[in-house]
Amino acid sequence: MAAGGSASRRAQEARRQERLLREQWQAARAEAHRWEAASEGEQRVAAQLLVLTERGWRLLVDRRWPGTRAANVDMLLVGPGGVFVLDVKNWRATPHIDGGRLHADGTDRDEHVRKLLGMTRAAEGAVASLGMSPVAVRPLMVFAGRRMDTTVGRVRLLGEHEVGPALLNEPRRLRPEAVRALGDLLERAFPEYEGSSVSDSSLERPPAHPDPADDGLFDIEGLRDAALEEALQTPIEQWMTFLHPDQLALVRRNWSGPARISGPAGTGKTVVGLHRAARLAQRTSGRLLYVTFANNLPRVQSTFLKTMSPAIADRVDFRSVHQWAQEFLRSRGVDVRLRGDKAETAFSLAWKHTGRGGPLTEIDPTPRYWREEVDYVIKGRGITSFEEYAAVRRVRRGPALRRAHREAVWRLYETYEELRVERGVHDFNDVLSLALAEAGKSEAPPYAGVIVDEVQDLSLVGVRLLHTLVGDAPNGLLLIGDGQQAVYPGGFRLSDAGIDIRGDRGQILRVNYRNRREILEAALAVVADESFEDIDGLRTSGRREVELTYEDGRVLRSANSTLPEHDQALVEALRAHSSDNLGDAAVLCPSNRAITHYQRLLTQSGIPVCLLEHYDGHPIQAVKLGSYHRAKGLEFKHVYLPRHDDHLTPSATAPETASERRQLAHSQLFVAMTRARDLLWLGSVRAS
Ligand SMILES: Nc1ncnc2c1ncn2[C@@H]1O[C@H](COP(=O)(O)OP(=O)(O)OP(=O)(O)O)[C@@H](O)[C@H]1O
Repeated sequence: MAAGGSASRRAQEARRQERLLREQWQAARAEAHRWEAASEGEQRVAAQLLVLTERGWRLLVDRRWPGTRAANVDMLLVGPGGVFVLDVKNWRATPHIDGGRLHADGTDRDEHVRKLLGMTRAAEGAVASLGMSPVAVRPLMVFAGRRMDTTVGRVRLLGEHEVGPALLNEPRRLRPEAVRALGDLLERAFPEYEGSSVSDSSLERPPAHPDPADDGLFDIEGLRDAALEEALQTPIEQWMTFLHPDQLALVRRNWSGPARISGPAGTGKTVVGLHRAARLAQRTSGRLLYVTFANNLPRVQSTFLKTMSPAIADRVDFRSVHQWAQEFLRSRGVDVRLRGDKAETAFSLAWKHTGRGGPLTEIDPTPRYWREEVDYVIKGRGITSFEEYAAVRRVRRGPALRRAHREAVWRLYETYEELRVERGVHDFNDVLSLALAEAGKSEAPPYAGVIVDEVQDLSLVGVRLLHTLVGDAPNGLLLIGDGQQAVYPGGFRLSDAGIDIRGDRGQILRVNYRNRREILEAALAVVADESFEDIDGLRTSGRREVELTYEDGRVLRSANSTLPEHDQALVEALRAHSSDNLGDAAVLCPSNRAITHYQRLLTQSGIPVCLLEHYDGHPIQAVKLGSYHRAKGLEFKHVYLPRHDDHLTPSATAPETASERRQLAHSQLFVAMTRARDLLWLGSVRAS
């Protein structure tokens, strides 16, 4: 689409919006004049909100606060942007925030914030019966005669000029039927206040003859821009607002110590994690840490939280575990020299000196397998003595190792360590071990809570480190994950980390909200024969019981006899997308080499590409491209897996480790397949 065409359409739309808003504003001003008890400033605020009622919002004014004798709630507002509890202030003194508290005229006025939070809690309780997340109810304090936009805790403070545009600018969360249902519910829960000067019937019809002279004080431009943005918003983010009763219960629950949420792919574990983070941030004044293993996921999750709960988003640190550990070590003045390439060279040399040609090659001749043994079994678990290694149960590692083999691994490990230290570099495991040692020495940063997503990908040392930050404090540590989606070798049990998840602190979600039936069936078929051990030590069958939300879906299999034919089929399938929905597609690959290949192919074919490592969760009209590992935790409407079966048959040179490798490759493919919501394209090349 040509840029000029879109600019002129936008200008036309802007003019249309402006005309419409002017009419609506004049009607609203005339209407607000009828609120005799309200001051001029309050009337202006009311008029702004009345404009919203012309745009699908429902306004309830001067309501009784349930559970109190005489207290009232100024306004409740329900619309496409969510549910808001409003307190309108007409203060002579300028409000300001000092030390995290509301002040005006040199006095502490924080009791007004507390009162508004109390009303908000009452509204949260009321809407929970419709499955609405508590974090989707938001408190607003609006100041007549002021210009401001700030926050104090979870309360947003807006001036009278800012309130209309701010609300119109909210991302769409509620469909009209939800607005209606919530409005009706709140109307019943917060009955009309006796003695109110405003009756609801007066809010429904604009007067016949608005006074055109009244629009002088109104920021029509601000509202118009917000209305335009509203029209360009992404589709309704349903999960940011409504939760399944099982999810809602987990968001609201109080746990007396560490807790864990598990469940198959797509069952809303991350959704619960994000809602819980927002809720904890609302209820405490401390910071929260939300950690994953992958580097790109924190960026995406942070974007989601900002959209969902902007007022508290800056109190949640989204980090990958290694990123966090490095920042922490730097803040403590510990020198970290993470050099993956040099560590890799040290390992290659160690293999050359002590591995190659030795007893380990009988089991697997590839150094990669033994690098994984050192990384995931020895260093990942923080093992520092041979006795410990000799006795360790090698979770999810295939062949049993006799003592002679373990001794050979240990020699390899020691040689690697010597060469690494000689070079003065650290590997990824060292970063976590250093951070764990440092966190144990002195007080770690004070977090009110730590949420770990995709916990099955972390090492034992990583989990110990995060546990150290909050210990067994109530609502302190929440581990979210699914052992079936483990994409790295090895593993551990929570008991190895000294974490005890008792009784109701271990919860399972079972309703899949993401994948359409055909897609999930195809994905489950890949892992059906592979039972897996989860971090609680329990073994579960590969074909799990899952309740589905969406039927149908499409799985397209494209079998080709040559690679060029296969690639052509992929390009054609992607070209069938219109430029508007290209951003819904992702091409996922099992290796970096394949990513380079497909990046070149798509670019040469004129298809815009966004690498997953640059994706931050904001909509972008380009096909996402990245590895299966980087796609973890994400989802796309259309997923394309070129040459998806290339890696499923491990090479015949290492039969002893073949089954472990096959299982890992299956888990990785399963993760990639379950990223698809509506369409899954499976490409393969089979020479006939
Ligand atoms: N309450 C809900 N209402 C509507 N959609 C939902 C709800 N909860 C989750 N979803 C949808 O399901 C998708 C999957 O949720 P989420 O990513 O939290 O699952 P998950 O269990 O963490 O998945 P995985 O383990 O596969 O990464 C969400 O992105 C959203 O599209």
